[in-house]
Amino acid sequence: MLLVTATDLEMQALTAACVPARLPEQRLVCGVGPAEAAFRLGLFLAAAGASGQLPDCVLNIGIAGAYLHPGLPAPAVLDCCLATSEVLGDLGKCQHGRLLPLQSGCHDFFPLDAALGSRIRSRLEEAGFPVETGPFVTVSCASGDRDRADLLLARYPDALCENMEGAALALAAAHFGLPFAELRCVSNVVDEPERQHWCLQAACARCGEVAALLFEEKHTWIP
Ligand SMILES: O=C(O)c1cccc(C(=O)CC[C@H]2O[C@@H](n3cnc4c(=O)[nH]cnc43)[C@H](O)[C@@H]2O)c1
Repeated sequence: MLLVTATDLEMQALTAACVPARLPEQRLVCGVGPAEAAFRLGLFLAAAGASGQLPDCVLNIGIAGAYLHPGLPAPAVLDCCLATSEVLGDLGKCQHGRLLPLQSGCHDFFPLDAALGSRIRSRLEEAGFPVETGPFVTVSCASGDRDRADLLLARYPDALCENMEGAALALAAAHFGLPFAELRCVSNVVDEPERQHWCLQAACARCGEVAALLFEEKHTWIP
């Protein structure tokens, strides 16, 4: 298994919370945003494949922003969410206050590996750790106000949370035929514009708790 985070902060939280020998040996900090994430994971997997060390799957753990659905329950800050699918959410055209797909089409939607996802979910639930499951959206431009969040929600009404790397990592993993799973702990509500109001440290620490549960014993849940 290859463990991927976007930032050093997230990776440090995972390594601090886990017994080092139990963490996957292959680890990558892919950088923030879809371009860096796809490029760095692609490069890593190409090099790993060339040296006969292609991992059997890729797991991304990190922080995310929760979408608020008017009148419906939504993930709260520090909740843990597991992706069922990923989409490059702002790839398309923005016109007349709507986010529209390109007429020519593009590879923007990625159903994630259901078997790997369900093993992760079972492992966490068996440890008494609640997980919310649903579609995630990856953006190049983080939603900083209600209008931007509404634009994305109008196109992805079932979306649980927003991040900046997941779909790009799913794309790169799919290119190498690898199952991909993504777990994110909520650091903020998406329309909170001020990053100083995000629960960054606490959400990273929650990512560490999740990783400690996943990598607690011999990884029997890993394919
Ligand atoms: O410097 C800023 O003003 C700033 C504003 C918004 C986001 C950032 C980041 O550096 C995001 C980094 C990281 O966090 C993930 N994340 C967490 N919450 C959200 C969100 O609400 N929307 C999008 N991404 C989010 C993301 O995956 C990045 O890796 C800086």
